[in-house]
Amino acid sequence: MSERITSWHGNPSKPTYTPPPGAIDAHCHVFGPMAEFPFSPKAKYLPEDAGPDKLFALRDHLGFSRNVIVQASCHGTNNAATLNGIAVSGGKARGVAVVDPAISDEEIAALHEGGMRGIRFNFLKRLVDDAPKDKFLEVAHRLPKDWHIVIYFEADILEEMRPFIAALPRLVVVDHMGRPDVTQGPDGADMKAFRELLDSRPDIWFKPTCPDRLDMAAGDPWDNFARAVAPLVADYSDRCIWGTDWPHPNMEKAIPDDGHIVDMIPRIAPTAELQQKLLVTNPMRLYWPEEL
Ligand SMILES: O=C(O)c1cc(C(=O)O)oc(=O)c1
Repeated sequence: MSERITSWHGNPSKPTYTPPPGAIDAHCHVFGPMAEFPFSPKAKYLPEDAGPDKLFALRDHLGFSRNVIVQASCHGTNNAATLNGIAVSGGKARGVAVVDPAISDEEIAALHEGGMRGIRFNFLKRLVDDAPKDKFLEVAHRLPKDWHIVIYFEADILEEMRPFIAALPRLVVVDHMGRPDVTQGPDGADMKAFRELLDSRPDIWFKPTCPDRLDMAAGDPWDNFARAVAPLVADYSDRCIWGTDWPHPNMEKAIPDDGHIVDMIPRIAPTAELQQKLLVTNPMRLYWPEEL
C-alpha cells in the first residue's frame, strides 16, 4: 500500500439547513498529518492528510459548534492524532479512542485528561485484523463510569453480536446503526433486527449517519436512507447522535458533498425538537455532561 487516497470533497456546498446553536458533529475523524502522526503499520487504507485545521474549517462552513473526533482505524491504537485534534480545538472537541485492550488504568486516565469520553470497538474485517470480544469486555469493565462504548459492525453479524453487546458494562453507541440495508425500507428485516437490539436495553444509542455509505447505489440525495431512518430517529429520539463522518474513510469512489450530508438532517429529524436532541442535547449528555 503506497498510494495515498483522498476521500473527501474539496469544495463542499453550503447546506440549505442551518443547525441549531451549539450543534455537535459527533462523528468525524482526523487523518494525520502523517509527518507528525504516522499511520499504523496495520492500516487498511493510506489517506492524504486531513488534520484538525481542515476539520474545524468544515465545522464552521457547515454551521456546527463542536466536534467529537472518533479515532480512525488507519491510526490503529495510537491516539496521538485524535488527542492532538482535541488539544488544538480550544475546548470545542472531545473524542473516542481505540485502545489496545492491555492498556493500563493510568493510560486510560491520561486519555480522559486529553478529552476522550469513550472507546470504540471495530468489528469490520476490512478495517481491522481482529476483534477479541473477551479482551474488549475486560477493558470495558475498567473504563471510567461515565464513558461509553462505540461499536461498529455490519448488519450480517448483528445476531452473533447480541450476547457481547448485552454484556457491555457501559452505555453503548452503535456506529451508523450497524449498517442496515436501507433499501429494505423502515420495516425491512435489518431495521426490525436493529429495533430489537435497541429494545433489549434502554442504554443502547445509535448514530443515524452515513447516507452516502448506506445508500451508495441510489446515491445523493439518498432517498432510501431518509425513508428508512426517519422513523427510527422519531421513535428513539433520546438515544441518537449525529455526525458528518468527514473525511469519509474509504469513500474515494463516491465522495459525498458535506453540504448535502447536512441537508439530510431535517429529512430524518423534521422538527426543531428532534433536531435539538439529535445535534445538541443528546451528544452534550455523552461528551460535555458537566455543562448541562
Ligand atoms: O466504513 C468505513 O470504512 C469506516 C471506516 C472508519 C475508520 O477507518 O475508522 O470509520 C468509519 O466510521 C467508517
